[in-house]
Amino acid sequence: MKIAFIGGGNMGEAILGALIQKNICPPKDITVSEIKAERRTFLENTYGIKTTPSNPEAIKNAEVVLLAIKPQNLAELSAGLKGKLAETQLVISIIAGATLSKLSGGLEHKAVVRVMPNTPAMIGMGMSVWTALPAVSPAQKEQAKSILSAMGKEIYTGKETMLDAATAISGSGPAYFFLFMESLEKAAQEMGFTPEEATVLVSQTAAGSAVYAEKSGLPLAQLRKNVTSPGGTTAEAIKVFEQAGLETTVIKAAKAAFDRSVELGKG
Ligand SMILES: NC(=O)C1=CN([C@@H]2O[C@H](COP(=O)(O)OP(=O)(O)OC[C@H]3O[C@@H](n4cnc5c(N)ncnc54)[C@H](O)[C@@H]3O)[C@@H](O)[C@H]2O)C=CC1
Ligand SMILES: O=C(O)[C@@H]1CCC=N1
Repeated sequence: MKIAFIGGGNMGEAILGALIQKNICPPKDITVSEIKAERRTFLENTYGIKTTPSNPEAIKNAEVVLLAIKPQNLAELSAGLKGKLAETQLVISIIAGATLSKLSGGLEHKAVVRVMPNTPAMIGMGMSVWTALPAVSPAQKEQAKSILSAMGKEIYTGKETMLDAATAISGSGPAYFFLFMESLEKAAQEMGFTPEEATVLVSQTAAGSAVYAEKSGLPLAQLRKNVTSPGGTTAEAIKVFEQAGLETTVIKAAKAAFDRSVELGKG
């Protein structure tokens, strides 16, 4: 599969790294268009791929064109690529808030897939939710699925509004967990652990809890109850979280992210 990346930043690098590592695509079939010269040099030296500063150059001969630039650069990118894509080329966009209609209209192209990935894709533990325009063929959907599977798990949805929901849960979600972990690290340090020790304690507890939750197959509430001895320490902490309205706050925060995603989609 010949693939062109437009934008070789954090996410672009995570995806191309996963494609190479999982043998979905050899480095020789990957071209990255990137405006920053130092990023081009870095990507060439690290992954052995081709790079170019020109978007029209990058998409030549590509079966898949993956858009991994920031939302504010989309108008400029669309203007440069408008009408230049062949009907058979599949466009996959990971740009937050860029709707199928905005992408399709801006590029004058019908075969478009829209994805909301997340940053754990950097280590093959990503979560992607995606949707496609009707012009995307079953074979192209398989291509999209194989690219996204290289980064972790993927879920297809026929409803584009679910992309806003996915943005609020899995797209932004890693930041919520990091925020919670930062707070727990601060608590650990206040209790006398060194910063290094606090990081190990919190990271191992977070990773262990996530993997245990998945592997045990038990409901989260049951797993929580198993830790919470009656009259014990956990119960005291959970009482404080409940009094502070943790659940309401988390739902409110996710809804704020959802609303912002909808708003970005209209802009
Ligand atoms: N970071 C995250 O958690 C997530 C990000 N996204 C989306 O992924 C996209 C990329 O995000 P990052 O990789 O974090 O951004 P980034 O800023 O690291 O990478 C974007 C790259 O595109 C390059 N670029 C800008 N304009 C260009 C153009 N016209 N032609 C070629 N290259 C150009 C920039 O020099 C930069 O290296 C964004 O649209 C974001 O909404 C989606 C899900 C999660
Ligand atoms: O914060 C953002 O807008 C992007 C979308 C999901 C994660 N980062």
